[in-house]
Amino acid sequence: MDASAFLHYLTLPLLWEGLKTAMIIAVLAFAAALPFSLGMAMMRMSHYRIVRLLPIPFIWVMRGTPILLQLLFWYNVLPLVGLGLSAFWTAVLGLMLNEIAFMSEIIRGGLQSIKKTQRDAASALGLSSWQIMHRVIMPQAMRSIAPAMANEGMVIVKHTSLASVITVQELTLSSEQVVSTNFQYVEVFLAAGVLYLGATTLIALAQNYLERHLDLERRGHAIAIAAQAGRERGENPLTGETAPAGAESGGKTIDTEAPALQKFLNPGRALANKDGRRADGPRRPYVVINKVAKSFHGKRVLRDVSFNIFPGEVVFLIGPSGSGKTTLLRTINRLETVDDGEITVGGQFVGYRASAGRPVPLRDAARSRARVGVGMVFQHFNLFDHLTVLENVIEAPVRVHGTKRDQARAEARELLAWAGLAEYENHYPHQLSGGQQQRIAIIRAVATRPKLLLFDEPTSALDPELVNEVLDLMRKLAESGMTMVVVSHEIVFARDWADKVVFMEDGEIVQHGAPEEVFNSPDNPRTKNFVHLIEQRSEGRPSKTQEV
Ligand SMILES: Nc1ncnc2c1ncn2[C@@H]1O[C@H](COP(=O)(O)OP(=O)(O)OP(=O)(O)O)[C@@H](O)[C@H]1O
Repeated sequence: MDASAFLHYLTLPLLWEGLKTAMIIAVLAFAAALPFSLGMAMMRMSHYRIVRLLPIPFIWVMRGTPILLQLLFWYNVLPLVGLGLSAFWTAVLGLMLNEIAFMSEIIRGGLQSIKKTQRDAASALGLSSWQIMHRVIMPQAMRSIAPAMANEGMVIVKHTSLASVITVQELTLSSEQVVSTNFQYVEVFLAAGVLYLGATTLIALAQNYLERHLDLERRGHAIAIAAQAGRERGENPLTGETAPAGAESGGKTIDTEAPALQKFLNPGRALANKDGRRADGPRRPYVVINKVAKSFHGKRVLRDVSFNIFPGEVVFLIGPSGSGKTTLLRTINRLETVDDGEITVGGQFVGYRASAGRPVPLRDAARSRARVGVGMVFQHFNLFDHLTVLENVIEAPVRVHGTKRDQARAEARELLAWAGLAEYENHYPHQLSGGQQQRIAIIRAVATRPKLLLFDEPTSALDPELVNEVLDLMRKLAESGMTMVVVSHEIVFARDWADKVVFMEDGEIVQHGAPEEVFNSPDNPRTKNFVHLIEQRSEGRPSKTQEV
């Protein structure tokens, strides 16, 4: 090989012009394909079957036929239907259509890889469908979408070489023209190859940067190092601030009963006073569950369930696995719809509108959920993995309730300090223990100032030694007067703090009443057996007389 000829062709303006054309085609085709790919991915995930099926023939044909053939097809057919595009624009169109088919499937796969529980948590916080997509699902899906999309970027650059068959003056055609005059195949094609390699290497570097940016492990590691340095200096190294007054390190719970906390923690008490719970006169229920029925795929899961919850009450739902406790809880904030019956919270439907007094489901229940003030805590915490603790806590106050970011951050810090979690505000969920994650999930729900808090087995995913720190926080909420519905078998906690225990079996309420009634003298043999079982399992849990 002639090295000086190679260097000559490597700097030949004709080849660089060809590369420039190739890159412009690639960038235009990629950028134009992106929004269509996103739209097609959404269609493929639609609730409506017809919408889901509609893009399939297009994807099938585009993925199943050679791109060369497609370019020739568009180049020859478009003029026949009156769309006489230039060769350049035909190449952009052809590559774009081909990429939409591949990229839409990549995006769909990425979006579907995000667990439904993330959507549930966001929805329970009151985020709208659009906010859930762009604040929760998309940023997390990007971690798997970004590398595959970078690959597609490289593929599209290489595919521009096929545009030479429709006479686009890009790099491959330019090299062929040079070769046809001097026959220096090796030097010319090697120079063209190096130019292509340079372009795709730039994309690989961009991919590398993006992946590093999206790598939570790496970000978490940086935070851990900074936090350690800060601890040594006795300050919060990321914000540069000293720890909030009264906050202790080591994650211990702090009893800072600052007046500012009362706005979060005594809604039940306020409701109770308003509704006369502690005053003389009749009590008015805050949550009314009336003849609720629910089936999944023809199987009855809830049958004619009715009971009331009064302001400031703590209600425990217990019962064997599959008895419908979680489903009932999820119908209260309309994460599940009911088939029959109705539920009101504070006299309002949640996720339904009243039509002639009857509830009609709203398409987007989020606003209604936020307006009525129903918060929820999940078994598996469901913190947003891509957000720090502080970002998790302020997400709903800022996005749903319109709180100014600075105010939301200040309030979140107060709550975190109250729960003894101040030093973790910049950590990511994966850097925390299960108990810490669950306490943050509780704080995240409390930050929206809920009037009713739902807990779905909040301690059952935790190691035994982490259960108490979560129960301790729940105890404080119960003491503050928060109205709470708790699905849990923490029987010691229930004995001490529940106002009412509801025992469910096979979708029905078998027995309900004060904890001592249900636990001490269960009149139903099934309740008796069940209580006996969970009592055995709960041995060793502390009671309220024991400090946690
Ligand atoms: N989305 C769903 N689709 C189909 N079936 C469901 C769905 N959700 C719950 N079920 C079924 O409904 C029944 C009640 O489930 P649910 O989770 O409410 O019970 P549970 O009492 O909370 O049980 P566990 O204590 O095991 O969580 C179960 O048979 C379950 O398989």
